[in-house]
Amino acid sequence: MSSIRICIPVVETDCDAACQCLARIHAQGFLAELRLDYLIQPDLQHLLHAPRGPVIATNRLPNEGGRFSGPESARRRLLEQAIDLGADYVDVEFNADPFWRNDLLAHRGAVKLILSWHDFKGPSTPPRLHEIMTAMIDCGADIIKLVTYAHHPSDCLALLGLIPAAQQQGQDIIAFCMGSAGKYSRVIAPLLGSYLTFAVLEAGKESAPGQLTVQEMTSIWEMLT
Ligand SMILES: O=C1C[C@@](O)(C(=O)O)C[C@@H](O)[C@@H]1O
Repeated sequence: MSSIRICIPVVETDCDAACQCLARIHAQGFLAELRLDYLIQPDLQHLLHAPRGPVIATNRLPNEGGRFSGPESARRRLLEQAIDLGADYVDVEFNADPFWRNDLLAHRGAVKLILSWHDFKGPSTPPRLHEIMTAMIDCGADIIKLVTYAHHPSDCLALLGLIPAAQQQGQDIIAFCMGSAGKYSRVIAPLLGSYLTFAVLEAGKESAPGQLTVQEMTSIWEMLT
């Protein structure tokens, strides 16, 4: 259980509050996802200064659950700046412009690139999910992430099945479902080998539907292991 990575999204709109949140997350040994799209005036120099714990920089568009409303060039610039400032991971959507995505991949240096795909309508059929996963693996990212909305607990099975399938191909993967019916998949995914799972320090700070608190998550793991 101790090897499970828990990532906590930072959904503050103000940089000082986000810095305090990062400090709380890192003090407890978790990974932080800095949601740049929530920040009204993102100051990356301030947010990513050392020393700090591991950070994923994410700048999500509304069509994949984010809040970024500026021009695409500004969205990309922030992610490029996050790479330059030594973010540990950068999250880029599979649906982003492939030329830019490949350029980021080529210039990411030691930063790990997470290629992500979300379906908020969900569920997607197993063949469709495998097709997307294969195309994502072909992109050469360090980690791929597929997340869909579950309307029924059985919708999670196809997503969870992607975890061993990707691992057999030597690909690190994050996969689970959103929504109430997907909650259990967030607990099970890391037990199956998902690179990480998302949880919140306290209720009300969720970045997606169905996220559990760390306390809820760990108490279930304690019962299971
Ligand atoms: O991609 C993801 C997964 C997520 O949507 C979730 O459902 O936990 C939460 C987002 O903050 C993160 O970028």
